Amino acid sequence: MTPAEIAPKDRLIVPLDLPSVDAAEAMVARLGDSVTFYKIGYQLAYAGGLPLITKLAGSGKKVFADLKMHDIGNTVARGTESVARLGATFLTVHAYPQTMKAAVEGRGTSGLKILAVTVLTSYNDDDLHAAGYRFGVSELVEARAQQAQVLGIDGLVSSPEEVGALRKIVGHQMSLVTPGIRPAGAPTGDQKRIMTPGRAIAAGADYLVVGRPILEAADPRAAADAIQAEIAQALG
Ligand SMILES: O=c1ccn([C@@H]2O[C@H](COP(=O)(O)O)[C@@H](O)[C@H]2O)c(=O)[nH]1
Repeated sequence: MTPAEIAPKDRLIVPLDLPSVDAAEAMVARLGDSVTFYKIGYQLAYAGGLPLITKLAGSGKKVFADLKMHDIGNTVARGTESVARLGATFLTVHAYPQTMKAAVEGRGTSGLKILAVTVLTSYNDDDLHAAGYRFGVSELVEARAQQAQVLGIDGLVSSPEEVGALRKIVGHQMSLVTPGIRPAGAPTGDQKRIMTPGRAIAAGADYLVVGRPILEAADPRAAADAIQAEIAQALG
């Protein structure tokens, strides 16, 4: 699917960052048809949430398995094979060459799309230097995007701040998925590289991941609807 073919409503991905499957299912019911795409990450996956991938996919929702794999190649490849059987649309791995190569091998012809996490949106240049990297964020994101493209990765996770530069590198062959989204005035929390939904779409992001501004809202459905409206407006 080319970016232009993605329906505006399917561009919002809501992470089910909740403590139990019951809480996640209650949130999905509350959001109703406002949200078509969900993400399952560490909190819910480690609380028995992996079968929910299959259940949500069976009910017509798309599901992003945000498991951020990083291990020796054989383990990543075999783990990816297992995730492919769950029915997820996307799976994340960290953007290390061995890891990306193994995930591409593991997904085989399953249809599972592999996204490489370039640099976490909670990191800035100082955080990278503290972790021992000699590159700043933009250099490292761009270098990893080039490696991901060569290795046959399907998409990239980055902050919306890097989307313009990434499009120039990868064109429209790869999906650009951006967490670090905050509606104007929303608390940033631990995110350091952020943008509003409208600006992220205008910058060229294909998918926006928006968690706490929806999950912690007094009315999550109204919060999701407002973000959907901002996305639609930015798409024109
Ligand atoms: O670089 C990354 C990669 C993944 N995430 C995930 O996205 C959501 C963001 O949640 P918010 O509540 O909107 O901050 C969360 O599940 C992260 O694990 C990311 O934020 N940055």
